[in-house]
Amino acid sequence: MSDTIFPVSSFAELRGRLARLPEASTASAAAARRRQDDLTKPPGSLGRLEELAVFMAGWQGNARPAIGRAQAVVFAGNHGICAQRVNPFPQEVTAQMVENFRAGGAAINQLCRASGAELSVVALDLDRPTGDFTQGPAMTEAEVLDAMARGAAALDPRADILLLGEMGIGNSTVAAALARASFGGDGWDWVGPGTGSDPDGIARKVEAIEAGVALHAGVLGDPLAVLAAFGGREQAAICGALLAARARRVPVILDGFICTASAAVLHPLGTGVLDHCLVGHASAEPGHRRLLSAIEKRALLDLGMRLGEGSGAAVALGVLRAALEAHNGMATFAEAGISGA
Ligand SMILES: O=C(O)c1ccc[n+]([C@@H]2O[C@H](COP(=O)([O-])O)[C@@H](O)[C@H]2O)c1
Ligand SMILES: Cc1cc2nc[nH]c2cc1C
Repeated sequence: MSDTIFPVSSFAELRGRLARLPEASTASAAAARRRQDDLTKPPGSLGRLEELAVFMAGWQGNARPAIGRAQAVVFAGNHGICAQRVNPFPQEVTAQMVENFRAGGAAINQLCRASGAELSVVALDLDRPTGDFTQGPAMTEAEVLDAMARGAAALDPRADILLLGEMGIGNSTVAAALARASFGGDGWDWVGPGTGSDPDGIARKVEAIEAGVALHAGVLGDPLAVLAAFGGREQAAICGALLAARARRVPVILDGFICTASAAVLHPLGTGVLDHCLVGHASAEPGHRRLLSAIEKRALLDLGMRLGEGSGAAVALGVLRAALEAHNGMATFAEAGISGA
């Protein structure tokens, strides 16, 4: 079992490392489950908060899990697919928003402060957009591995939980293409307004996705090659970061449609590679629900948000903290002298 996954020099080497990933402790999860059943409440009455405490216990290998340090990372990238006019906002907004994150003026800055997460921002070669996937592969194997390694390097080794987010004008089309290539259906199943595309803009997204799928038909079924064909650097970095977290048994909170689609590329590898990941919220981007069912995950929150940046993950962190406060702070029936059923 490897403690570190990156750097790797080829997809073949990465595939080998992904075949053996650390698992949650079933003993700690079982001990946390027993504690939940002893706490002064009808069994099961805290619903998913109970499941969250048990999940955290398993990954932390501790029946009394805690979140000391929460890290949020926003990865930013630019995309050649913008040449197909799939984005209402101009591409320079990606770099401008990175400046806004650094200055503390974005939604994610406020939501991280509210939930007690430390924010890092990683801008990935914004002046060098990836290739237009209707014309050729978006990235080479080396570019994917480089972005993954930069994602992995962003993980703070002291973090008890990692929240992932992204910023990249045009990446709602990239995410829809990744979902289409990974889980089938047609382009219409996965597209939506993103930052506000009108019906013509949405139709251009579908056209671009179907052209890409026709061009890259040979890679469907090969998750890492799908990431190279359609993905962006921030999508690859999200994969790298969540794998680095897995190597350290650090649980992850994914954000909305784009972040989930980035991670979901790895799901068909079939090795439980996303078992340590929660999904913070169900985005209003329509493809998110289909995507969640494809990867067999249920989002924690459903607030009609469709921002990205890790915003839904940051709000969900508050729910996770509440779950652990209840788990660790409540009295048992015996401690409180309360009669059982
Ligand atoms: O992740 C989501 O649920 C989500 C839904 C809609 C929009 N976004 C954000 O909007 C940007 C992509 O939208 P677009 O229209 O430029 O493709 C990108 O910066 C994402 O963070 C994100
Ligand atoms: C202003 C703006 C902020 C964003 N945050 C994430 N994606 C975004 C897209 C735009 C356009």
